[in-house]
Amino acid sequence: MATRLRAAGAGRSCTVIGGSGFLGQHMVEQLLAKGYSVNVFDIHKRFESDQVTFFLGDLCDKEALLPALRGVAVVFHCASPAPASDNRELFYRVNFTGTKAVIEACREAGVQKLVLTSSASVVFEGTDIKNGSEDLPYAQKPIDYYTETKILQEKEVLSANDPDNNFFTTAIRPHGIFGPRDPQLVPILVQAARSGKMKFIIGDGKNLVDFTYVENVVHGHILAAEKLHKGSALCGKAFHITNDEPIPFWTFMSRILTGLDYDPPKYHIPYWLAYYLALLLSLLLALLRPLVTIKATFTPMRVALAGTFHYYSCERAKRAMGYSPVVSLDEAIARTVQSYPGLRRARA
Ligand SMILES: NC(=O)C1=CN([C@@H]2O[C@H](COP(=O)(O)OP(=O)(O)OC[C@H]3O[C@@H](n4cnc5c(N)ncnc54)[C@H](O)[C@@H]3O)[C@@H](O)[C@H]2O)C=CC1
Ligand SMILES: CC(C)CCC[C@@H](C)[C@H]1CC[C@H]2C3=C(CC[C@]12C)[C@@]1(C)CCC(=O)[C@@H](C)[C@@H]1CC3
Repeated sequence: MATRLRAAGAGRSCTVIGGSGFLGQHMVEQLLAKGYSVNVFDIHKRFESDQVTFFLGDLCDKEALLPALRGVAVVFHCASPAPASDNRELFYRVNFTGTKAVIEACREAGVQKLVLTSSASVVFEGTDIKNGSEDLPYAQKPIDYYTETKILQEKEVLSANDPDNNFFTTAIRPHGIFGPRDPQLVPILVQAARSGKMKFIIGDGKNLVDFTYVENVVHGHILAAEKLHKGSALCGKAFHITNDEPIPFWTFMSRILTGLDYDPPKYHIPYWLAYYLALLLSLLLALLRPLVTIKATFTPMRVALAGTFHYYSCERAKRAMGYSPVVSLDEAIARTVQSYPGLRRARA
């Protein structure tokens, strides 16, 4: 590994924590393409590559992290339990306690830069956000455990910024990441369509939302790593990274569905009715949990995301790091639909 690190040059050596995941794999691919030497630290190994050094372990274990961080200049921390896990203890352990271990391990290993994948949802409380800036306060009442712990995680990382000791941190807040190999947006949407649950548009269908193509998210992270240094505007700050093309939620869903030969939803259900039905269902499933575990398609969080405006300004990222999306929304949707032949509706 030391040879590879030297070959890439000290400044272009990195470790991607969560590198086996959807965003992580795209991050690894683009970092390699840019000449970085790349380590991956993850609790799972989900791909093979002779260009990457894998370290398998739990990020909550600082001692397990250290070998993967020694000698690298940049750490990208994009690990998290899946939002659908809905496991408060797991979210707290990995996203809060685990992130403190990541920070300690970075400091001990002499890592200079830590780029966290946070989430635009850290300011979302289920009510409309239109062109929200990073100055919005953290959600006082996060809608779910995932968001609750993403807030704690981001606060820990940004407050760890310590330029006097050459340790610089920043957080990237994407929203609605989609693209090839996404495990949670397109597959869940298609599953809902296949089970006949995608006949209704929640609300009037005019609510604008940010969906961000995965390659744009990676681009934002790498830009952040390259612009993060002593005295830069990124130190200790969070940045929205989006496609900069907010789109009606149900227009996006319909374009993915029709792109895969499924019928788009066409009837409307009032937002408040859908939300309270989802809330009632979530309470019922919580009562049944000791007996049976049932995953709801329409959770309160998903209904809130489907029925409200929530799009964010990425002006701060444009100014501080010269960010602009590298793949347009139209091109991104086309590439995504093309990448899922197995999810296409079987023709009769
Ligand atoms: N998917 C989305 O729409 C959005 C995702 N994000 C954030 O982006 C990041 C990546 O998300 P995805 O790629 O969608 O998730 P993912 O579930 O595909 O990948 C997460 C990776 O983290 C790893 N991981 C989880 N717990 C771990 C532990 N204890 N130790 C080591 N590795 C562990 C998993 O094995 C997985 O490979 C997450 O931090 C998520 O909060 C932010 C905004 C939107
Ligand atoms: C109503 C339908 C059943 C919705 C089907 C698609 C949903 C599964 C996705 C639509 C918006 C997505 C989204 C996320 C997860 C998958 C969706 C709900 C996140 C909650 C993932 C983690 C984050 O950090 C948030 C910013 C994402 C918001 C959008």
